[in-house]
Order: sequence, then structure tokens, then C-alpha cells
Amino acid sequence: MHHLKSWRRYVSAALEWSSVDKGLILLAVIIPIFIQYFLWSLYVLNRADRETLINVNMALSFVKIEVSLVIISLVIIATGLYLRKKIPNLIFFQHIALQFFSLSLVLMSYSIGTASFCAGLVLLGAPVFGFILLDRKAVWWATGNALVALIALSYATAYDWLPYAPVMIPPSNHTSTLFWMNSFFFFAAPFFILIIIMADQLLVWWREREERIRVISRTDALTGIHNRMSILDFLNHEMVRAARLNEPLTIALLDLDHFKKVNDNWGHPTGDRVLKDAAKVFRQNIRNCDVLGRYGGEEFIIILPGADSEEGRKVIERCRTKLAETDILTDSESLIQVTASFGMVSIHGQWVESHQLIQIADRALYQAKHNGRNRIEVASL
Ligand SMILES: Nc1nc2c(ncn2[C@@H]2O[C@H](COP(=O)(O)OP(=O)(O)OP(=O)(O)O)[C@@H](O)[C@H]2O)c(=O)[nH]1
Repeated sequence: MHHLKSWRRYVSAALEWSSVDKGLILLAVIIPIFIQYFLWSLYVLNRADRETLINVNMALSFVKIEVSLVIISLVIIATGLYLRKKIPNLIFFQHIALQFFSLSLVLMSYSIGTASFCAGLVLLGAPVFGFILLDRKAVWWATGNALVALIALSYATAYDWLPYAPVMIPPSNHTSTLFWMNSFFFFAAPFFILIIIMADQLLVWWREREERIRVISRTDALTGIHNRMSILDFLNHEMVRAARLNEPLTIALLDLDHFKKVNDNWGHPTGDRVLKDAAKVFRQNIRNCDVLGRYGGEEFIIILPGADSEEGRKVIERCRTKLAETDILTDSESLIQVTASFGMVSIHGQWVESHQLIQIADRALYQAKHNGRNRIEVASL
């Protein structure tokens, strides 16, 4: 499992690679395919019945082509290794690597038949994979060119301008049919396995990343609780639910008292610690189904679904007293206490918009500040 995860991280890290490095991956993929074809040619050329399976002269020509393609790949790789230091984001290199990749695959497909299962697999698999990993424009160009080349070759063979599957002798008996079927599977298998595994791993990683981004976009970076957007979403959701089920709902808007002084006296890092510790105290003194969010700088919202005014007040009172009792360590190692003022409002059966409910709570909060701070004021609708 651990291996799989680190492998996945390695694969998906390729998404962040530079343009030249991505081009180099393509060459790293195509060279084993050439070698595979080369080994297959050696094998079949050494078979006693080779005359019944392949067109030997053509096969030898294609081996020469393969060797030339490997040499060209090595030249492109050398260029890539040079460019990756100088101009790592050169898209043009990806264009070259992709054109070479797709056109050499078309050539190899042609040798054993353009209308084959292998050609179809490559034509479908390679662009899908390419779009995830590589520059879109370069993939469109390479796919377009490969498609045009493949169609042109197919029609050229159909009109007898070129031989169809020049390396292949059409199977005429059981042995040759089996040989060609096995050969097709042999050519298709690595590509198929690579594409399936890479696509699966990339999608898993993608989903994980999406989930991480979703959580980050809804979390307040400092305190780790819901941020403003998330808490407002919750409030809307809970208000609709409370209205539908005819349940009570209580919210409290709270603001730390004289927080500016904390910053001024002890510094911003201590101010940040106070915010974090206050969030922790509130979190520990509400139920699991209650929601706490940071509404603004030193302003928080607590949503208590299902709680009426009396019950809500008990919970909020507990938050208030626990915060006031909490010792918070400053940067100069002394202990301080902070308090907060709360504006609370409950609904049960009435319908108001969420921003109106917040406004009502805010007025009560203002009242709490006005009446001496470190207290709760309850607003009525
Ligand atoms: N350390 C820190 N301070 C913040 C953060 N967000 C807002 N503040 C500070 O919070 C302070 C809020 O001050 P005021 O709105 O004047 O209120 P107060 O000093 O708490 O006074 P009252 O609300 O009237 O009790 C400002 O000094 C802001 O700079 C934060 O993320 N970290």
C-alpha cells in the first residue's frame, strides 16, 4: 500500500514536470516499444517457418528503420537533456517529441496493418493520456498528424499504391493465425497496461487533490475551523433544514474583547495564538453537530442546530466562561486571559434570510460590547 502511494506520488508528480522533461518521458516510453518490436523481429526472423509468417525482406527493412528510429530518439533525448537545463519550459520540444512519438507509432502500425487492434489502441489511448500530461496544442497537432498519416496509409493500401501490412503474410493456417494473434497481443499489452495503470493512478491522485483543495477552500488557515464561506453555507443549509423539520436553531456571533490591545501589547504572533486557542475552547465546548466558523478577523459564529434559546444560552455561556478561564501563553512566556462578547439569536418556525439572522445577532453583539463586554445578549426576532 505504501509502495503504491509513493509510486502514485511519483507518477502524478510528472504532471508538474517541465515541458522538456515531459517530452523526455515520451521518448522513454517509445524506446522500449522500439526494442520490443526489434526483439519480436529477431524472434520471428529466427523461426524456421518465417517465410510463411512474414515478408522477410520487408521485416529486415523495418528492423533497419527501427534502428534508425532508436538513433533519432537518442539524438532527441540528448537535445532534451541539454535543453532541460537551459530552457526547461520549451513547448517546442514537446511538439518534436510528440510528432516523433506518434508518427513512428503510425509507421510501426503500418508494418503490421493500419486497421489493426494495436493501431486503434494507440490512437485512442495515447491522446487521452497525452491530454492529461502534456501540452494540449502539441497533443492535438500530433494526434491530427497521426490520424491523417494513418488514414492516408490506409487508403494508399486500399488503392494498391502501397502494400497493406507489408511485413505480414496473411495468415493461412492455424499456426500463422495463432502467431499473428499472439504478436498483436504482444504489441498491445505493454501499451494497454501502461495506459490503464497510469490513468487509474492519475485519477486517484486527482480525486485526492480535489478533496484536499475542497477542504482547504473551506477551512480557515489559522484556526483550522470553517472559514466565512463555509460557515455561511452551513448556516443556509441548517436554516432550511430547521424550517423544513420545524426545529429550533440558535446562532451566536462573538467577538474577542479588546483584541487590538492583545496585538499591540504582545505582538501579532500572540494575537494569532489567542485566535487559535479561542477556537479550540469553543470547539471543545459545543456538540459534534454544532458548527464553529471564523466570520472575520476576531469574529466567530457558532451554529447550534436543534437548540432553542434556553439550551443555546447554556452552551454559549459555557463557551464564554471557559474562554475567560483559559490561560494563553504569550510570546514572552507570560499567561494572559481573553474574553469575548456574544450576540445570540434563536429561531423556531419563523423564516428569515441567513444574512438577516446574522444582522440581528450582530446588533445583539454590539449591545453586549456596549453593556460592558464578556457577556451574552440575546436578540429576539
Ligand atoms: N493577530 C491577529 N490579529 C487580527 C487578525 N485579524 C484581525 N486582527 C486584529 O483584530 C483587531 C480587531 O480590533 P477592533 O475591531 O478594534 O476590536 P477590539 O480591539 O477587539 O475591540 P472590541 O471589539 O471593541 O472589544 C485589529 O487590530 C486587527 O488587526 C488575525 O488574523 N491575527
